Amino acid sequence: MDLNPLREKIDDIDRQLVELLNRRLSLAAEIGKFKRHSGGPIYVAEREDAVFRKVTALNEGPIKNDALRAIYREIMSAAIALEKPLVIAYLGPEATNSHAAALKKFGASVDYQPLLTFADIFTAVEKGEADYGIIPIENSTEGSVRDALDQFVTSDLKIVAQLNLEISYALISPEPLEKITKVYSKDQALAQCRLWLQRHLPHAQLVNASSTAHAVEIARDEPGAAAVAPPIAATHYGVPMLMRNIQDKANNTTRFFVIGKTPSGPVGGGRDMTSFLISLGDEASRQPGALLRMLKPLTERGINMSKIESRPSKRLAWDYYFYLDVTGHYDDPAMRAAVEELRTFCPLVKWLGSYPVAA
Ligand SMILES: O=C(O)C(=O)C[C@]1(C(=O)O)C=C[C@@H](O)C=C1
Repeated sequence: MDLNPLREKIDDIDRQLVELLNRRLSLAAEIGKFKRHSGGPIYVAEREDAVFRKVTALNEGPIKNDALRAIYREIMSAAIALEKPLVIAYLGPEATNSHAAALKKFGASVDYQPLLTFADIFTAVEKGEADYGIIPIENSTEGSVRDALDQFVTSDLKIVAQLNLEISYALISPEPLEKITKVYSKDQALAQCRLWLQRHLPHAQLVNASSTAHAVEIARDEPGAAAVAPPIAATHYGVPMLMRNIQDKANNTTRFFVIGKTPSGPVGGGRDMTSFLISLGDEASRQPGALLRMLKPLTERGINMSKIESRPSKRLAWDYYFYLDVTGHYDDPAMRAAVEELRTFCPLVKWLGSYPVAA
């Protein structure tokens, strides 16, 4: 079969695509000019959510919605880069799950800055050294990331978006499986792949490394060594993946927040979520029914709670604050009324942000 006629048609479509992409990006550049003038946020979670929903609703195939979303992620990433070179801070080193989450949310055209602690990420965004930060907040098997939640007590940054990342591990090595005598990784990652390693590498020595990324560097350089690390680390360090998805539990997912200075607007249609920090005060929280009293203003107005976590206030012994995720946007009249009522008896009702539910 002569492929040339088909390839000529593809060439013609590519010409049109490039032209259309540049037309789309020129419009984004104009939006960027306006935003720089008005001080509006460059990344707009609710608009991106609307774009993703619009293009997947238009899609009649054969392209899969996941592929279309990935393409649009990169188109909007390129648009953002034209508007302003954004810096996204995440918990490093490079090529960790947090790095993968940051790339999934912001695409390849923005700049990334790996930092050492959650506090460093909050400080970088507060000082304007980074535009946004990516923070892991809870894992489907391990529960809440408490150090991350605690940062919201003292910070005035807002949660502007969220995303879910399926956590998967690969066996990474330039050597074939039968040559591997040592497997390096962080102990948590080794623990999450324990059964697979027992079955496939029963005689290999398991060695703790400072990070999954560092384990890949060792595997690259040391004969007989392999690493357990996220697939992004194999790509980043150019070391082959011998096997993907070696974690013992399927559906191991981590939820991340995007934090920034400017709150996100509503997307509507029941697709908004809101987070609060609420304190009942040390006296009131010891009264029977205190928690029920706190939830009543919300439940009475049909606002559902999807997460509650109590954390010590660190001011007084046995004094707690509650971290809450609820449905709806802070600007919804029902939410405003609930907050007003809560403020009549709670010494602290801190709005942490409203954001579209994860796609
Ligand atoms: O609509 C905007 O505010 C834009 O900046 C354009 C655009 C896009 O490419 O569609 C780019 C970045 C934003 O996060 C949202 C949308």
